[in-house]
Amino acid sequence: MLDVTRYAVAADAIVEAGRFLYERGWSPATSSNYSARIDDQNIAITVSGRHKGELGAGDVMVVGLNGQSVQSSCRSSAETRLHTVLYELFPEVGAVLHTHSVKATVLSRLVPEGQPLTLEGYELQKAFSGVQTHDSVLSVPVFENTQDIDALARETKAWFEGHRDQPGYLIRGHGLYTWGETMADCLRHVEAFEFLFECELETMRVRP
Ligand SMILES: CSCCC(=O)C(=O)COP(=O)(O)O
Ligand SMILES: [Zn+2]
Repeated sequence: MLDVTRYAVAADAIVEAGRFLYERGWSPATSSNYSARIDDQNIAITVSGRHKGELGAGDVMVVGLNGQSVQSSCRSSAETRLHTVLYELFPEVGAVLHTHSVKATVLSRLVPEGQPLTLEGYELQKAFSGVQTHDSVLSVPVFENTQDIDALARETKAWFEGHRDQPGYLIRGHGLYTWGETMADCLRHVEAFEFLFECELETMRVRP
């Protein structure tokens, strides 16, 4: 039985996250999708195609971890399976955010195929849960973009089964996925990634 209060808390967190991310320009033109865990079987997730700066309760729906809608005739995000694999893999994850910022998009196109984006030596890496020092290496995988979301979901699942301690990934020319135990953790991760992406792009500009 779905707990309505837990759904309402999750939906509120998603609506608030949408305002924050849209205002910063990280979720333009109806792009992006957000989710929050309700319980061990269900998540709240954005309805496909909605404006992320103007979300209301009707723009958030429930899906099971199998990706199937629960009591809604709306279509959940086209990228729902990219969210559910993360909740399946990581029971401690409480929120997943996917954004489409200019910096994530541009940087993802500059990383050579088959290589990760390597972030190291930045004090701000400590904004990621579990990171204690700038003297650490964060290897962010870059997956090739595709319209076959089920295939990408299988690919990301296989990758993160073997690389469990990572806070996010990029999809080339598309955007960022990041997650956290709470929505606040997850939002902090988006901000940290955006700061680090800007640093990387600025470094490439001054030291090509
Ligand atoms: C207009 S952006 C193209 C789709 C996309 O990448 C995205 O993040 C939004 O898809 P959704 O189905 O969740 O609205
Ligand atoms: Zn997207």
